[in-house]
Amino acid sequence: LEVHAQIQSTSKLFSGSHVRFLAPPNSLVSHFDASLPGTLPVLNRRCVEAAVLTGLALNCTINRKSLFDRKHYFYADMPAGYQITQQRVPIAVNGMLVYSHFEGRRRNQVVTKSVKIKQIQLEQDSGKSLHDDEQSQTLIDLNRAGVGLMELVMEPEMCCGEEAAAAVRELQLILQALGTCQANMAEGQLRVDANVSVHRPGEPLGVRTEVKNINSVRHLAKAIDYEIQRQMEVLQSAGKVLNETRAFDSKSGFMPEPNLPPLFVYESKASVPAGVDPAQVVVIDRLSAQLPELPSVKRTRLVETYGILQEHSFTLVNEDGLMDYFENVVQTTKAEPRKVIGWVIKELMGNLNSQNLKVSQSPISPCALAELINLAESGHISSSTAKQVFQEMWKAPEKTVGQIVKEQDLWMINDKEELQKICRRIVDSHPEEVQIIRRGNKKVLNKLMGEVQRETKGRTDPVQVRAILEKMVS
Ligand SMILES: Nc1ncnc2c1ncn2[C@@H]1O[C@H](COP(=O)(O)OP(=O)(O)OP(=O)(O)O)[C@@H](O)[C@H]1O
Ligand SMILES: [Mg+2]
Ligand SMILES: [Mg+2]
Repeated sequence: LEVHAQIQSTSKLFSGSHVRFLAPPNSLVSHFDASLPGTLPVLNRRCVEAAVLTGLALNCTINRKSLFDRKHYFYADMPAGYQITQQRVPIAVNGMLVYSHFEGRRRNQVVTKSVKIKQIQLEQDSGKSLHDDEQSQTLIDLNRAGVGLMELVMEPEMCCGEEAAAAVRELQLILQALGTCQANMAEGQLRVDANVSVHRPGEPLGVRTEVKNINSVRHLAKAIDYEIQRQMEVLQSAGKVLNETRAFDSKSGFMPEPNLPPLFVYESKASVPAGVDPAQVVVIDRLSAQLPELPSVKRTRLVETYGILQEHSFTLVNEDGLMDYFENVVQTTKAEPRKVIGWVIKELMGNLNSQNLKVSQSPISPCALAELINLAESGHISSSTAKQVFQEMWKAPEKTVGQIVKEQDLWMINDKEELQKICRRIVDSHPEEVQIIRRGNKKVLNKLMGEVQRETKGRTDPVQVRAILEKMVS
């Protein structure tokens, strides 16, 4: 994969123009972005820092000295006729992305893999061509021209669409955790090109084709699998796969960028040369200290701290805000984290998904859920009642748990005498069943228990009820 990640920065890579999604066309264009003669690039330190942070998080070697090149091609959305990029010596090299996907019949077996990252290079984004079919003309919006990109180039090591999708999903989470890219594929902040080839075991890689402009992780997986299938069919019918990257030979289209000096980054404050202000340069030490908790570390911590299943740790980290929600409930309730996770994954996510809501839009707050779980844990309401109350809370978030339980008379019947009375009534009205049980068929006891549950609307503790019934029929 080649991944173009738009750097989250308020200004562009080589100019002071602002970066904003959905601004009016050509409202964020400096003279440099439009390539007016005599304008020069000035490197944005924030973009360099973003690339270094990303490189560190992906276990790359950060090159202390990197260089910029011009890649020449001619297209209306690239007014200079070349893109400034890093071809020969990029800012970061030799990294690794660790990702996981699910296998098995129930898709709950976590398989962890990794893919090497050949390099991360800084480069400029191009403008956008907008085709106006009505007037049959093409209009150019240069707002995006010059926005900083990190191009991540992976080694050809993945072998199916699902792996590629999982790797990109993990990369998205990492970039978002770092704050170096918002990584929304639908908005074009993360653009993935897939290079696909097929070969027989033991033989060298086949000729690759490049699938560009894929705008979602799901489409990526589909496009790759489709292309694998297509190439196999071509080869099996004795055809040849053509290299279909139609851009002209990129290798010959480069020259060093004469207007930018080599880019230096420094190991620590002490290694910054005399006369250079450390605040004005990129210092790796300082950035390492800023690295946030990465998704894989978060997942391990969740599994170790709370004893939850690994697959659940993935859900908690994948859904924006869900981990905080879960930890919040755990801290407010007396219940075991393993109990809480069930509520969060099944009830909360189930309801959110069916209504297409985000975690932040949940009508039930972590506090309210904790209260509900506490009532169930302390035996004030039964667990089946608790699920019912959850749905009521969802519909009427203005009511407290206590109000709902009271209004609908859902408190657990814990009074021994009352329970005895109810059981007695059921036993007396089911003489045939009692006979069968007495003859040794204990299974029929479940029917009586069901009757008690029905009569009390699930407000009894099955263990207690069973004990009472067993005594009565014995
Ligand atoms: N035979 C192959 N089969 C599949 N993938 C390949 C093969 N050879 C190279 N690749 C992958 O293709 C990608 C090539 O990207 P790279 O940026 O190096 O060059 P490019 O595609 O020629 O240039 P551009 O950046 O202009 O698209 C890398 O991710 C590399 O791992
Ligand atoms: Mg490339
Ligand atoms: Mg390419």
